[in-house]
Amino acid sequence: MNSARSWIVWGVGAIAYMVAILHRSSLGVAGPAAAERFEVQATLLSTLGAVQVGVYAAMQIPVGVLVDRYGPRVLIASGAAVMVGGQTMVALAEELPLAIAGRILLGIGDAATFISVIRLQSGWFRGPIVAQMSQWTATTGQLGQLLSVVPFAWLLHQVGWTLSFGSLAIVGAVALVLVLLIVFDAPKGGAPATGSIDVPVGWWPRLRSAMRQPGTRLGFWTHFSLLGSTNVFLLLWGYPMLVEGLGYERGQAAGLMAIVVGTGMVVGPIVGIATARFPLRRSTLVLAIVGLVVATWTTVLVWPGHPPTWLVIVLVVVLGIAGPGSTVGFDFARTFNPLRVLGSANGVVNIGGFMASFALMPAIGIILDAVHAARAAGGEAVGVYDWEGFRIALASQLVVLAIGLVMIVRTRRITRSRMREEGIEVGPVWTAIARWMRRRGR
Ligand SMILES: NCCCC[C@H](N)C(=O)NCC(=O)O
Repeated sequence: MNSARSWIVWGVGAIAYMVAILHRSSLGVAGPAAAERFEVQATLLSTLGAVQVGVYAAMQIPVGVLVDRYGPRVLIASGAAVMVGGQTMVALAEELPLAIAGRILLGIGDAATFISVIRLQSGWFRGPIVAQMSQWTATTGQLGQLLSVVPFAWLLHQVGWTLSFGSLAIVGAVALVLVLLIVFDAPKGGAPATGSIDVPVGWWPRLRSAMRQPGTRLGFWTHFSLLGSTNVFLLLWGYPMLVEGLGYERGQAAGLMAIVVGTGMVVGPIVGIATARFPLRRSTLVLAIVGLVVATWTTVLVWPGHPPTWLVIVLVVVLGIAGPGSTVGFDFARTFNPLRVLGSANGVVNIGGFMASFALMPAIGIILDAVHAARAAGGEAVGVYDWEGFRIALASQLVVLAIGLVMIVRTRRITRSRMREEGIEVGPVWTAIARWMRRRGR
């Protein structure tokens, strides 16, 4: 446990996740190229992004249950193999249906990766470091996002669709080989935390036990509230919003998207340390970040005319902070569930953000097309990706954020009352701050 080998095994798992994110986010910078290649409008283009995210969300329960049954190695390797197939199909697709089929496979493979790597951590690490590992995994994975925003976007521009997406398939195959060679569920002689240990307990009781736990539901709503906006921005609508809605150069837009990722990579470890140090204040941190996202999007959307660049930078920084905020959801799952149902609990949490993204991605496309059609009918000569269209379409995120906020407050109340029954009283945050200051003053 916590040995050099633990770090190597985890590192390869994290690389597999990084490559999964590279596959996932490649479409985000290829939006205009996809629209041109498949000759589709905003609504259909959003289908291409949403399909993968929807499949990802739908696969979380089965994958969570399978991780508890077969362990992370099998799931990470199978996921990587399925993604190689999916990306090859996308690379070769001349028509939308084949590209959609490829994105479905990418969604299935991707779905198996993150929660398996999170589960892998508990096989190789013990002690306080475990509380921070999910943030380290998420942070490493974000490199995949950076790779898609900078080198992949460049490659796509240079060599075109087939060769650039084909290269991603080759990168995926390399990751698969690494996983097969290096990733194992736990050190020899370590506790068999998956598989045979709970054969007598079926998948349904395991899943039900995870879902009944209010801490799992708090994790779900945390993930739901904080991942949706960041995913929608990074995976599909951020690039067209910046380039076509606000008139930034492609390179500038890539830079702004890289700020989202870079911020997440800096803030992730800080959030990890904070949640490990103050576990009883995790939900307060989550609520503060949700408030920040709501306030920032509202300001951007009501700003008269185009929002100024400083405000766009604030937006991308806040979206970067929201990513690590969503990862706190897995820490709720970890601390409120026994190890034998952790895969299922993580699966439940991970549905949240992807369900929100799945709802928002097509909703934004549909609203953009509807606004454009209405304005064209009124005689205005504007493009689909005009800022005024985006202003209305992106406001749909506020509905999702409002639902998330209400549900976090509700599930936190239930979780805390359950903790009170177990003798753990969580007082208001200001009393804790006052106590902490008194102690420091002494
Ligand atoms: N772009 C922000 C990503 C943050 C990681 C996130 N908390 C998460 O849930 N990741 C799951 C995944 O599969 O990426």
